[in-house]
Amino acid sequence: MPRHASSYNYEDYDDGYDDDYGDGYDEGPSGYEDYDDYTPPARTQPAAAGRAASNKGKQPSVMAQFISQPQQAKKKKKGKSKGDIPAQDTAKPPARTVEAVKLQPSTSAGAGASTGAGVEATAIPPFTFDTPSPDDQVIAAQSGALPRADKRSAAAAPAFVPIQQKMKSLQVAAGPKQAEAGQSAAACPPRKPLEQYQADDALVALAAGQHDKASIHLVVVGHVDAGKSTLMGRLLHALGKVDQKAAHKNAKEAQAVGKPSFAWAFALDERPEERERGVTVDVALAHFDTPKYRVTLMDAPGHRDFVPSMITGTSQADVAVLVVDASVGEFEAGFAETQGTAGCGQTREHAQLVRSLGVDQLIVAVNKMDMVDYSQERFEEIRTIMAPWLKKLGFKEAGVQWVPVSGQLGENLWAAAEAPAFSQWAAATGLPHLVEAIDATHPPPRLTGMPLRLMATEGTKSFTLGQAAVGGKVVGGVLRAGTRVLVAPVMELATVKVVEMAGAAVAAAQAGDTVDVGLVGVDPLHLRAGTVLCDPEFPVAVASRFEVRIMTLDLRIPLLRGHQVMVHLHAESLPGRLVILKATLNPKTGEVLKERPRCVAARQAALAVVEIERPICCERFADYRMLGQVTLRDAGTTLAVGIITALEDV
Ligand SMILES: Nc1nc2c(ncn2[C@@H]2O[C@H](COP(=O)(O)OP(=O)(O)OP(=O)(O)O)[C@@H](O)[C@H]2O)c(=O)[nH]1
Repeated sequence: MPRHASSYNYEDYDDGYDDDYGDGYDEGPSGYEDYDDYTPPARTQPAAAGRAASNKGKQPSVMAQFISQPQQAKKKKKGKSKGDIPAQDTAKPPARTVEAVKLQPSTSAGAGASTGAGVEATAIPPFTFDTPSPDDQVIAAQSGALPRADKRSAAAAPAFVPIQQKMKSLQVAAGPKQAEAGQSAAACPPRKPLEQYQADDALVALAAGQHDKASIHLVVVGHVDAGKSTLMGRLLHALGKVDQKAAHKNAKEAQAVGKPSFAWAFALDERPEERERGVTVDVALAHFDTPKYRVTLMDAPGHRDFVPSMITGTSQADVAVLVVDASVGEFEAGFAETQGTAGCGQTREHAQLVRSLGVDQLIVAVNKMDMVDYSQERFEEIRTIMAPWLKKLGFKEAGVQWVPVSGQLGENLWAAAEAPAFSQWAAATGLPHLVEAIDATHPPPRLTGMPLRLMATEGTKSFTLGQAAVGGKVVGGVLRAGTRVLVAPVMELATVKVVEMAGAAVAAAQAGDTVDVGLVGVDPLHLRAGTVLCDPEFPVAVASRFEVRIMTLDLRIPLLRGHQVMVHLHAESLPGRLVILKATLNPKTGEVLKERPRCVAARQAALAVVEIERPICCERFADYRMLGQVTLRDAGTTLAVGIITALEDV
């Protein structure tokens, strides 16, 4: 339901939290009311959210997370084939208009060794990274980046200039030509209250008319080697998004690096280091159609070192597919509360993060059913273990679907299971196949009636987009060629030259769409992951201090005032610290338990003020969900998740 700020009723917002965040995390049967019983993830190892860029026709950029690239499928396939080497395949449902988009990340990742269970192998060798990861480097740099919270260093802390002050002194160009020429004409307007915004109904209708189907954003998460990329690579091929030639090329390359079982995964894992190691390093993006939806797929990395990338992908998602490995020992490893000194399995951590980032629709894909002879008992065992635990995390029973599959063999993905041992019971239980499960989800309300917010995940360029362009998700409002936008946080005015979806120009785009936007009048160097394009009269907030309502996870040591953390907020990750602990709260009611506490313990709710090293684009969660979710991490461990409740220097 598109909402205007003035009519926005946050308590009605079905983000899965039964009530306003201010009243605590869930109070219904699906909420966090059992939070005390919940055993959240323990510490994980230092993280690396490395990204490297390589993409045809697009410019790699250091901060970019995603680079989308259209790839036209050549022809429809006939006949269904299963196995390691892709053969003639019939998509069921039938192949549709095809444009697969591959997304490649843009800064290079930490080194690591390959791992993975092949089709034949059941044991997954431990993953070892033997060089410092990018996160390690960030963490190392972070120690010197911000002063400690004692009085001496606080006095020495660099003063942040409020962005409003900067904006007042900013002169921005009145038009693209003037801007190109570096001439400035008008002062940046003040931030008007969102309630005053009047949507352009004609433009909203035009943007809505661009779609023959509703769009949905799907993130695929789960423990390392659970089979996420294989599952999605197999599905994309079946749906005609990966053509036969590309599939054969992937099979050959997988053979060449000694990992034939990764042939399907190579459809999404395109970077050389991902292929060498058999491990997804960053989020891969693709598009496909189901009978009901136009799906934007984000394949997230499973390895604990890449959780920040997973967070970036999940922060844009409407629905999550949690892939668990049914193999004996592997499910247990992914679901483990502790894995030696390495923290919990990523089945746990990912499910917790998905829920905490506001995604309340989950498809649990119990994968590698072929490894357990398609045993119904094994499937039910996993469901029995996980269902109550997911409920404690806050997933409502109706919001969780269960799908037994074999990604490698294409069983129960786009058509009912065919293997005799599988089809016997799968049909009787009435469980959906994966595509049916996707179609049974519901797109969340889109903020088309709100002022424009386009959350960029990359700065890019191409022949059609021009030199200055961004790729990202529209999280509020509508835009089209000719729309004047303010580029934040640099606060430069620009004009939209072209809007593309999946590589094709469109007349307009709306909240919920993933787009590439070519701009005129802005320095391409100012376009990067974390940039937000917004309505010049109703600009996005830009702040370096905000009040957050947090819920801590499983902490080894309590969070203290001054605690240094990595702050993850949409596509931004940067060092910050907890400058004030305002209160600990009752997680169910939001009632203040203690004002100005000295620390916040594990699994506690609290109100805190977070300060980051430079101002970034952000919003209150109540206004724009995707620009108001915060994850606090330290040394590769997620410490707390939260939402922005107030912006201090706006
Ligand atoms: N037998 C069998 N093997 C599978 C299946 N799905 C995936 N695999 C194998 O599991 C291994 C890991 O697969 P990936 O798709 O790379 O796993 P992933 O979850 O994407 O891995 P990360 O993204 O690195 O966490 C590969 O050897 C796959 O062939 C399946 O359904 N059956």
